Amino acid sequence: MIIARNLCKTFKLTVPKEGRFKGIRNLFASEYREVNAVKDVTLSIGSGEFVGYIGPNGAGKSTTIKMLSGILHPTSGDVLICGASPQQNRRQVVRQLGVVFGQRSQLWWDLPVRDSYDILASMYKLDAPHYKEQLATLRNVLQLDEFIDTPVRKLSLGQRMRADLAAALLHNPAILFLDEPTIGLDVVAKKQIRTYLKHLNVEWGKTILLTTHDMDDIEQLCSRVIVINRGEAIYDGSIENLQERIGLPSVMKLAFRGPVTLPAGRTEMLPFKVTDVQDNVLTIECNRNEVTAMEVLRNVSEWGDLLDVHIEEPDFEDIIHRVY
Ligand SMILES: Nc1ncnc2c1ncn2[C@@H]1O[C@H](COP(=O)(O)OP(=O)(O)OP(=O)(O)O)[C@@H](O)[C@H]1O
Repeated sequence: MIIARNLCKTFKLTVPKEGRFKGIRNLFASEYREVNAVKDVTLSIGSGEFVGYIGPNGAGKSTTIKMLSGILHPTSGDVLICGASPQQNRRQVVRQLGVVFGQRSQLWWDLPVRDSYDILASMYKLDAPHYKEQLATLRNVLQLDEFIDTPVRKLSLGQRMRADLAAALLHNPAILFLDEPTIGLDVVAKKQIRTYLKHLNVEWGKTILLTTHDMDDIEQLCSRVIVINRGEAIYDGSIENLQERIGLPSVMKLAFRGPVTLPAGRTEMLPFKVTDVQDNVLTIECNRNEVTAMEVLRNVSEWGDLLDVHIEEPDFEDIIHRVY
């Protein structure tokens, strides 16, 4: 459904001139610096997938989305959306695509939300009954009624994001590109947006490519994640697989009723690492692919009167920090 082959984007930036008349001399600048924003990205996303596209600031996520949606032309490589190039068959592709940029609204700032939708509907040449039906569904699913007659500039960020999502869905596209749709939202609004996105994917079968810096978005929504760093796709697969490949240790805290006596000179032989002993609490690190919790408990129960066990698994955010 979404195919990108050897996608590259290089931006050419003029190197600013210093000294007298630099403003005028910059107009005729002949020195350039190149920024390789996206380097040889190849990906293929099937119908109904919900894919997270993540990476640190400046990694090339937005640039990729802009090329996939036809806003930018790749320097080299090509894109196919439902079999058509967004650069060459823009009209055809736009019908299949809904795009939301969390940092910028596609709605008219001073107009009531409903008026923006009317304009978009006429831009997409939607016929009246279809538009009416789709808007009624979106009003219901995204709970638009509380602000549909309010000018966009007066909406809260959470309401604005819902309004933008509805705008992207008016023409009922099969694919959604969402660039940071939860940016700046509080926990309640984030949860709400995630619920809507899940609904759009599971109930409506939308294919979704999501960029975000919020790893909870990814963990809760995406079955697959693509990691991009310095313009290059460095991982494409499931979250679980990524977790296994990075192999961050789990931390176990074991509380004893009295003092803990470590076996003298034998701790190096153990299948886990003792990192701390304090106030009858022993902290160990272990790789859960290599040793089970039961094996750990069997070993440490010989070292004192074991009272309680607490296991901290590495969270997705830790894993992603390690990847970056
Ligand atoms: N129009 C442009 N002109 C010049 N350089 C650009 C342009 N757009 C992006 N870049 C550069 O390309 C690189 C990738 O930027 P991009 O916006 O795609 O990153 P991103 O992964 O979306 O980052 P963020 O998470 O901060 O939004 C950056 O170095 C950025 O400065």
